[in-house]
Amino acid sequence: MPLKMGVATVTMNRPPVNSLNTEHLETLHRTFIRLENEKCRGMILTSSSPTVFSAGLDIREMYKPELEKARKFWRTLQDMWLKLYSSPYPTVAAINGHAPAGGCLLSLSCEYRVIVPKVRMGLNETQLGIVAPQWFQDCMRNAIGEREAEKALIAGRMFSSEEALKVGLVDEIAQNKEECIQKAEAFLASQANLPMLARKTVKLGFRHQTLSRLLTGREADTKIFIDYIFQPKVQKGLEMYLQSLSKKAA
Ligand SMILES: CCCC/C=C\CC(=O)SCCNC(=O)CCNC(=O)[C@H](O)C(C)(C)COP(=O)(O)OP(=O)(O)OC[C@H]1O[C@@H](n2cnc3c(N)ncnc32)[C@H](O)[C@@H]1OP(=O)(O)O
Repeated sequence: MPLKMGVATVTMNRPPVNSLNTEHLETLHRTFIRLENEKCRGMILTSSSPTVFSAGLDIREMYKPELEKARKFWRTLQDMWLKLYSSPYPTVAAINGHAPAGGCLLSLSCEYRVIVPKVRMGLNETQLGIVAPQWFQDCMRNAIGEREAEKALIAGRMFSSEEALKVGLVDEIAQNKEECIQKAEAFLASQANLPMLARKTVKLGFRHQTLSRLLTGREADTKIFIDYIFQPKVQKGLEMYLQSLSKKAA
């Protein structure tokens, strides 16, 4: 995590697809805490993979899990997201590859999004037979508005880079990762002279409702997750999805 002029570039590096397991989520959570403590001036979130930003939650954490491990996984996801979404410093996602589901959530939790061409992003949970939690849905709604979010979430739509720009899911398209980072840096530079306290207060004001909804309902949210994934038909769906991903690789 190099800090250049107070700006940190956080590069996710969990091959092959940066899927988010408990350990990876803990690492991200710790990183965001550290950046806050070190009074970081801005953060760029990106990936070391040439084709994938993040494949979302690690499906293996949800497939035939032990109860306590599944609870821990979900609480860690909540912790990580609460830190990122409420970060006092400006944040940009340099989306240098595909960003389905939890990968899309990570980018939606940043303030500004730049994407490379020919990749897909979106909350595709419906297509997997699972339901994007309310706070995932809120993040999408906050980015693209009620009507577009409802359509996208019901369909589990994955947007192309161009479609994402058109609907406001991302702010810019860059030609490649290098330009993505340059554009991310330009956004952070545009924020650098704003009074930090005022900036942070306005950001948190806009995000307050979405954050409070999870903060006041964390246990209920965890219970919904646990009750849902332990259903046999959901487990069957995850099994088939994992098999389809593995078959593709074979
Ligand atoms: C109530 C529940 C709420 C849950 C809320 C959120 C849910 C999620 O975030 S669920 C995760 C949803 N993610 C996806 O649907 C993405 C699935 N992956 C893909 O579409 C592709 O892998 C991707 C486009 C990201 C990359 O494509 P490729 O570069 O062609 O890679 P492969 O598909 O060959 O995958 C390589 C390798 O990684 C495994 N993999 C991929 N995604 C995941 C994942 N999300 N979790 C765990 N493992 C994943 C894939 O099976 C391959 O493994 P091997 O066969 O062992 O090599």
